[in-house]
Amino acid sequence: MRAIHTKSLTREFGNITAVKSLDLKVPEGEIYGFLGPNGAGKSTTINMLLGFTPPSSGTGTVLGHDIEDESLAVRQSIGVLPEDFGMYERLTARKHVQFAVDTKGANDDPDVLLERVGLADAADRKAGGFSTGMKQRVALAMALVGDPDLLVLDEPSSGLDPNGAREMREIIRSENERGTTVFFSSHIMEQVEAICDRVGIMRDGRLVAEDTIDALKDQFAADSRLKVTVDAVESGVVSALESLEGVSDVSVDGTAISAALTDSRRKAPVINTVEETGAVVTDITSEEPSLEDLFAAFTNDTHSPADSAPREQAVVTEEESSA
Ligand SMILES: Nc1ncnc2c1ncn2[C@@H]1O[C@H](COP(=O)(O)OP(=O)(O)OP(=O)(O)O)[C@@H](O)[C@H]1O
Repeated sequence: MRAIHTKSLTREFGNITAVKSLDLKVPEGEIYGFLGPNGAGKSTTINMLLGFTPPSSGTGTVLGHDIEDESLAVRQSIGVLPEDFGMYERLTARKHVQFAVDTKGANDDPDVLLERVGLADAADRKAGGFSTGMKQRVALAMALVGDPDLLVLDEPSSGLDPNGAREMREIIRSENERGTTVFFSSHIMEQVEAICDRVGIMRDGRLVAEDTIDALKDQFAADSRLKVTVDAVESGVVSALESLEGVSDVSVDGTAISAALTDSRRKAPVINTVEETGAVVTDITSEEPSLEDLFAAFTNDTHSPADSAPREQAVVTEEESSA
């Protein structure tokens, strides 16, 4: 069974289409990162999955329950960490979790859940004095009530410092190892790369890419940079390189010549052109696009992965070139 399955899920607000014909398939046991810039439609999708916002058209199931006809069953069988969770400043961490236990009609021991999120020592402390990371862990303990098979986390790392984000990742990973499917929305790519099996990237209400991060990197070959180090830079090399198709932004720093390439097939012509100037190539390195570049490529108008050719093997790898 799929934990989440939507077919042509669509939501319009007046003349704005927040989510357009979304087909989402999240298998059980997966950690799925739901990505996209502000306004891409992530929250609207989550609200439809939880039954808070009715779809304009299309269908969906969560853990086998229809999101429209069985939304109560959906909410009872999953754990949700909302983006904006309110804390009662005067209530202790334990009281917060107990409240969630009572609301859900479950019989969990709050102390066990607080232990699972690393807050056992703070069980008796009032939430008013908690850091953002601690508050988020209380909210996560509340989401874990009833031992849900699916956790839906809306921006679980917003407002966390790197340590807090790492702790949150470790908790998410250990919950996944217990068998829980995790669906989390984020615009922090590093967070996603560190723990997700697969990601879906939303843009303007559409799912524009869906795969493992490695596969997405393979799809997107634009703007990798090649650095060619030579014994001495000959004059005219910059203009010679810039006249090549798919090569731009050529710069020289000492004996290193660097160029942006639209795809890795441009590497050989660049190296040949440099050698034709009479220079002796002593080293070649290539820089792959960062995760942020990847995100921008799928969500900006200026880049489009569809325009890029598939990535090929590097002409010379770093190891080879330094051997
Ligand atoms: N209740 C609403 N009424 C009108 N428009 C809405 C409503 N909710 C969302 N929208 C619009 O739908 C689009 C998608 O918004 P949504 O909040 O789902 O995006 P998001 O990806 O979650 O963004 P963020 O990362 O900022 O939370 C936006 O253009 C937003 O303005």
